[in-house]
Amino acid sequence: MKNEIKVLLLGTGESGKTTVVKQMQILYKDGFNKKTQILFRDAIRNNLKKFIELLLEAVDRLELKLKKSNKIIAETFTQLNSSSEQENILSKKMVHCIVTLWSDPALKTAYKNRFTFQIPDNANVYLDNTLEISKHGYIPNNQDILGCRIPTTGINEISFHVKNFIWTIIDVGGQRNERRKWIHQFEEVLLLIFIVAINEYNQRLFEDETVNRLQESLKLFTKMVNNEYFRHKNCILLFNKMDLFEEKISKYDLNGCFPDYKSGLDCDDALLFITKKFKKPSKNSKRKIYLHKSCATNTQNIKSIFYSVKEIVTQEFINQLSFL
Ligand SMILES: Nc1nc2c(ncn2[C@@H]2O[C@H](COP(=O)(O)OP(=O)(O)OP(=O)(O)O)[C@@H](O)[C@H]2O)c(=O)[nH]1
Ligand SMILES: [Mg+2]
Repeated sequence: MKNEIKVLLLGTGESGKTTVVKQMQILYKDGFNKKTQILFRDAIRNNLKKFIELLLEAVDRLELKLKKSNKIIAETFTQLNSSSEQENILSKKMVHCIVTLWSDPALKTAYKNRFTFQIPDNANVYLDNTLEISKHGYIPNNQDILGCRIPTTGINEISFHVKNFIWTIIDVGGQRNERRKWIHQFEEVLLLIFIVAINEYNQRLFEDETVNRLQESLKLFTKMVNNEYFRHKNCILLFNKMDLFEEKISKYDLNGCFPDYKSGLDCDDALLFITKKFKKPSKNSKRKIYLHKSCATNTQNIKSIFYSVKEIVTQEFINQLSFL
């Protein structure tokens, strides 16, 4: 008997799939080795420059005004950023530019309006810690790594033992051009976990800025949940980025994404509405869709969700065997 349980993570780009896999690495393997830490350290440092570049572009687009004294700093930043400054190393001059620009009210206003352009939601956490990150001996901790985004291309797998089972979790790239690779993974999957970043209801797709992110996610879920490979299988639906959703929902109306939503800035009503939208597309009324709300960057939260997923899946595995 082969005791392998295959789980496939699906969802649009930036929904949190790889973050869940990183949590598995922390919870069920031995965390991140030195090589991985260095890879993320470099990504985090490069991201700092990228974030300032994106914010300066947004300042221009939104017609915001930098402080007079910071105009020259912005020019220096742009020069350094486009020059042959060694990648992955932040020079003193560069750090000064990043820290000064990030404290400029125009960049802060641009960041508040980040739903109008493409920048990760947690860019502020890294920008606030520029001095620490630029230090010679800086090694990112688990939380730094969980928060750092590197879009997935291709397919990644992680396998680990829990009791008598080998779990293999398959992580795919969620952006549109990655999705044609998904089909090769569908066979032998016992469980589909579909991840939705529900805070993205007022954001546009990275790949196509005319498309609302949550609408895209709902469309993709509808397609996957009725796919011939999965339509008879139970499925876990993760409403992820709950922390960001709770923060946002009191300020931005869900009505902008779903015009038939009329309950205003209420977290519970909005959540219930989104839940109904996602429960509706499944054409098989017998199969179960288990819904969990998650914050994938929170290790304890993912640990407890995985605990209940384990119960469901192990039972399904046993049921399947009894049919053999
Ligand atoms: N605040 C917060 N950030 C999250 C949460 N889940 C994921 N993130 C962040 O969201 C970003 C995107 O997460 P990823 O795990 O890379 O998303 P993905 O689904 O693998 O994206 P692709 O590889 O492009 O398909 C990362 O910076 C994560 O740290 C969450 O629940 N809360
Ligand atoms: Mg990924």
